[in-house]
Amino acid sequence: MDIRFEEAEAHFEGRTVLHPLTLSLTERRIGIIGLNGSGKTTFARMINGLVAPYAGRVTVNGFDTARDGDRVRAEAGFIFQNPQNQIILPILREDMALGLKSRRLPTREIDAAVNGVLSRFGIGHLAERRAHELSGGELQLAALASVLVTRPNILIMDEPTNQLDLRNRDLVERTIRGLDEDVIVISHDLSLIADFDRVLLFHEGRLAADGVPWDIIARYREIAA
Ligand SMILES: Nc1ncnc2c1ncn2[C@@H]1O[C@H](COP(=O)(O)OP(=O)(O)OP(=O)(O)O)[C@@H](O)[C@H]1O
Repeated sequence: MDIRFEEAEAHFEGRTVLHPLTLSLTERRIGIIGLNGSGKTTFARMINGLVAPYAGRVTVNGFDTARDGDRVRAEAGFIFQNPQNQIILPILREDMALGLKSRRLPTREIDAAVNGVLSRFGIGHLAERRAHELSGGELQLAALASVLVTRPNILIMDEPTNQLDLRNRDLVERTIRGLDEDVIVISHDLSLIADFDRVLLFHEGRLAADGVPWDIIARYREIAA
């Protein structure tokens, strides 16, 4: 991945939520940690253009999030904190096909892509199920599948193991570890990001620390104490 923030900042209702930030992200697996309200989600949403910079610039693989939003969102798929809000159509297979239909792909190609992702995650048995009937872990995998079928190069996940029991948390963690795509994961589950390439710590709307997991997690514990 090649993500660049150039003096990028975010404001909500006249308040600075992310102070001007300049950094470049090129690693395969990046974790984002910090206290509630520290600006993690805002930072992640700026990466795929869901939050536009109030000032400065954000680019993703060379595309400017403020000018090439559609292209940026094709590069970087976002999996929201509440996966139930992400699945739009009742049946998982239909939901997975939705994004590809809007790209006007032929039905045969859409079916092949959907089946490919379902089998990759071993969740073919969920294809015809109603999303609102799925368990938390199944729903998280379904949301991941619905985004992955559109073939983004980068996956941004906002607290993917939030609200999951231990078994589902293990399942989702293993799935994330096995992904070929580059990942950016916001998590309060520190074990999930403990072996990542780089971790960013946000505090009060600023990047407070940036480095290898063990070091940054230790800094986070100091801040939280
Ligand atoms: N749409 C919005 N309108 C107004 N304020 C917002 C909006 N989104 C976020 N904020 C504010 O911006 C600040 C940072 O929020 P953000 O969601 O980025 O934090 P976070 O670190 O992801 O928190 P959490 O761990 O609780 O999810 C908070 O004070 C929040 O209230």
